[in-house]
Amino acid sequence: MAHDPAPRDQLPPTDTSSTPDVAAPAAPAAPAPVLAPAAPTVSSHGTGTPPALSVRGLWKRFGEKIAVAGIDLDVPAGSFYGLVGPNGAGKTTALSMSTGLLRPDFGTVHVHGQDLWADPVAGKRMLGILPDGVRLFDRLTGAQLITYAGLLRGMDRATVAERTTDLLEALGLAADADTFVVDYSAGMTKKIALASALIHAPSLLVLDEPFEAVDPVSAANIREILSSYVASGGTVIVSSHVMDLVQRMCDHVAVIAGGHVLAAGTVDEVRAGQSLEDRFVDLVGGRHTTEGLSWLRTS
Ligand SMILES: Nc1ncnc2c1ncn2[C@@H]1O[C@H](COP(=O)(O)OP(=O)(O)OP(=O)(O)O)[C@@H](O)[C@H]1O
Repeated sequence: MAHDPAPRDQLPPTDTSSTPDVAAPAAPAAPAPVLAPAAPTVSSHGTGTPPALSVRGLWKRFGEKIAVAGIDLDVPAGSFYGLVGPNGAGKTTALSMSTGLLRPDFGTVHVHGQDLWADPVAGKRMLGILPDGVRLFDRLTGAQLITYAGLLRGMDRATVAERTTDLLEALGLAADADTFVVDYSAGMTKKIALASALIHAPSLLVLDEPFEAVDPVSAANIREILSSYVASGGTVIVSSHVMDLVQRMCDHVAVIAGGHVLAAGTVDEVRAGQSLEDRFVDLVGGRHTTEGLSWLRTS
């Protein structure tokens, strides 16, 4: 069970006890204009801003395998939230259920206070999603694919054209705008999928391993885009295996293993004075020696 404290900018002025030392991602000098998130369509119920994402009792079983075993999680609005866990922990399954892609066996999902599974269309309007192993319409060019995503979201053509140009530029894909996506490299494919998730400026971005296969310069560009996005009021959830990246980039983190949340809160709360990587290994365990692979030695 994990209930996050209010994000720093929502804490009462007298309460600095859970204020993390980690600096909020700095807004770049000139934030990309396309990336200001739209205001959520669901308002507060009068008791303060609801979390951008709130899940309760989320559960999913595949045959004998319990992939997600009753996860509770609150992602504060305006936070940059990292989701970490070992392979097979249940991150993708949890994110898929949290974004309307996979129906939970049990549990509820609220996006900015809106019950996602009760009204998926309303909930999904507020979401931008980069799913794991996404299948794209790869016989479209990069520019066509982003345009398609924008039109599918009901945006007008002029705005879609403007934002498509901005996104291709920001993600370093302008020179390949007219290349078919099927001919893109893995990293380029990831970036064009990210652009398609950003085009409608959602208030909540959920990105499953957005940096996988992406080169360092592109990764830095993406980090800057996402930080700027959070600075202007959006909420970002990223899953990643790169602890150092999560520690530097995110202000909140949840550690998931075996379908359970082992720890969640601000990055400083979770890492408790250690590096996030050391804390992760402490929480998750599972370090193996290589003694059993003695046959692998060549001499
Ligand atoms: N469609 C499916 N059918 C059967 N089992 C599944 C299915 N999807 C996931 N699983 C199982 O559920 C568990 C959690 O998988 P999931 O993909 O959510 O983990 P993950 O934390 O995202 O892992 P990774 O970091 O390796 O991507 C794994 O044991 C996986 O084999």
